[in-house]
Amino acid sequence: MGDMYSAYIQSTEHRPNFSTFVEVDEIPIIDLSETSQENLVSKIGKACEKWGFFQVINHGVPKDLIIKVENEAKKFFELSMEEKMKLKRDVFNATGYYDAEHTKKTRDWKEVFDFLVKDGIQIPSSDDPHDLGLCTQTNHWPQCLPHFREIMEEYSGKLEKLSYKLLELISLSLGLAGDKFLDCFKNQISLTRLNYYPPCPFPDLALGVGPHRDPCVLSVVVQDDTGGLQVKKNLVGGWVPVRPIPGAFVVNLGDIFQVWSNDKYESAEHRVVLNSQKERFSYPFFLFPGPHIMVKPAEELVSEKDPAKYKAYNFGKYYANRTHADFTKQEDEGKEIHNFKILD
Ligand SMILES: O=C(O)CCC(=O)C(=O)O
Ligand SMILES: [Fe+2]
Repeated sequence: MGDMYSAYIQSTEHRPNFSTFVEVDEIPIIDLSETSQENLVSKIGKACEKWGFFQVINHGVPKDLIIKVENEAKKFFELSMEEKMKLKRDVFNATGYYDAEHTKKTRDWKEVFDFLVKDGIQIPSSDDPHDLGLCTQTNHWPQCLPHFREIMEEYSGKLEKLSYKLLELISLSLGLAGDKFLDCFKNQISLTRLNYYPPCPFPDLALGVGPHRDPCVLSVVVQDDTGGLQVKKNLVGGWVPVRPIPGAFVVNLGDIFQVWSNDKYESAEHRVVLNSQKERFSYPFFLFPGPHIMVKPAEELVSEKDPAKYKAYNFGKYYANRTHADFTKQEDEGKEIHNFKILD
């Protein structure tokens, strides 16, 4: 294997082992058109407690819109590197095209394109608490694809709406008011991502995305029929595939919900394995709060018997640290929520 690939090689413990297949219950599938809200909330609560992952069907996002997103994403990633590099993401503006993301210091075998739901929002320029500087985040669009922007904006608008519905149901499942967290999203920095995983000549050594937990509130993802997304399930001792279901969205809880729930729910670890023959596309929407929000366990879930398990942290500063770490991954992994854990 030449040096040009060495950045992609996972350490032995993280290499996917294709020979072990874990036979377990399937990740729950939840029908959002179910008329009894009580049943729906109960099913979602169980899925969150057991997996932190579920799939939703009958979610109200039109199928033809998803097909348009798929077509535009394919056209985008087929553009020449020169065209894509015109939209390259940098440390100050974390939107646009990127092909060098690292998860836990190892390069992911993928290309991404990111755009914000709210164009022009400001986030802290650094994680230094004394630095009051802000940087404005602006979306970049490929000029050579005339319908791209309109389709992507429509998609992210629909996913934002679906995320609020899921937020409400998950909040109710924790015994909280359905709108408990809604105010956190006024200046949200939610992001839609297009992921392209090219076929990989050494799928047993590299990963499309290394093992990680999402730093957001929740993620809603469309995946194509290639498969590759897997969830870590310690109880069964391995990685469980999230089977592609045509037209379904995969939903997973992020770190913020883990903190809000005071560890009642877990932000599950997941990864993407590669395929030597087939490319893969996926389109996640990451629901993030505004940068001013202090993330801490919901007071309704904290008591003398069940004290807060996390110290409050400022989301904007946390996000700035993670974004910065993305560009300096070789030395710094960035903060994770366990850094705010209150140890007993
Ligand atoms: O490609 C996928 O299915 C999920 C990717 C993912 O986990 C992420 O981008 O955070
Ligand atoms: Fe993820």
